[in-house]
Amino acid sequence: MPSGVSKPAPAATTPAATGDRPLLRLTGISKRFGGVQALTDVSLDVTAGTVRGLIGPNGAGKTTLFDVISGITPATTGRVEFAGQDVTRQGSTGRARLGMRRTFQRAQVFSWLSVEDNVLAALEWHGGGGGVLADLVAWPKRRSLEKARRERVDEVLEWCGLADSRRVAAGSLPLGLQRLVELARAIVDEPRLLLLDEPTSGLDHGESDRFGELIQSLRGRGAAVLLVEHDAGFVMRMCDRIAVLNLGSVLAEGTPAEIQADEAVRDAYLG
Ligand SMILES: Nc1ncnc2c1ncn2[C@@H]1O[C@H](COP(=O)(O)OP(=O)(O)OP(=O)(O)O)[C@@H](O)[C@H]1O
Repeated sequence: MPSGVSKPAPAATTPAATGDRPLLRLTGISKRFGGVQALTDVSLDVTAGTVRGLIGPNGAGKTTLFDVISGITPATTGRVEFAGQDVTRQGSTGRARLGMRRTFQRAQVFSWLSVEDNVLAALEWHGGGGGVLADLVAWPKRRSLEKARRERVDEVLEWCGLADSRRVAAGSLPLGLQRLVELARAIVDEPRLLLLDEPTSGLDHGESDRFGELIQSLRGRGAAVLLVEHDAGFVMRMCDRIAVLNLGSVLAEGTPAEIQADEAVRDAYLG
């Protein structure tokens, strides 16, 4: 058991409940790049407190769907609802403000900043603003806010097993730890939905296991996780439900056992 992982997840705010409605709902998403039809009529729900896998062969449309969900690229047609709102026309910043976070196939950290400052910067993105005058007026409040932020960063670093690396430049860390820094940045303000793009690629077994424990812990706290992953074993272990994309369409959807037993999936993907 890696250090920190068995501890209770640090508390900030509990992700808001969305009643019976799924946290994320995609309806009839299609995406065309010139002559390439990358996605065709994809509909998918993701519920709070669950881990949903998204698998499929190379070129199936997984990254494009992540881009559409996170607001990096607009869908050609279809609707994206998140946290009870229609966000189809919102960009990635608006969706992030509603509690959506994403990690990338190539871990994205500020390589020249320390691990601690990487996580602090992610937290400050949500607070602050208003310029020098606002800072002066709100100075006493800001000092206590700053203290609370530091404490929160400490908790998350501990929880991710990064406390010993806190003063190290993030870019000098091995890939497995950089992925944890990226995860710490994504979870520091308790996102409602975490989109993880191939989080275990390049990690060894121990690092993958650690990542898996963190994912399950987030799920236990009510966050939803959408996971694109080529490691089929990891997906089967992690996910409550799995959607299989093939040639831009949903080929199958179900529990890991149902997906494993599905002949069309075996033919198209699992081999
Ligand atoms: N910006 C783009 N312009 C043109 N075609 C694109 C663009 N982005 C993706 N595509 C095409 O859309 C299809 C889906 O690609 P996508 O990267 O989403 O698949 P993927 O399932 O993530 O693949 P991989 O597992 O290899 O990452 C592919 O045919 C790809 O070539």
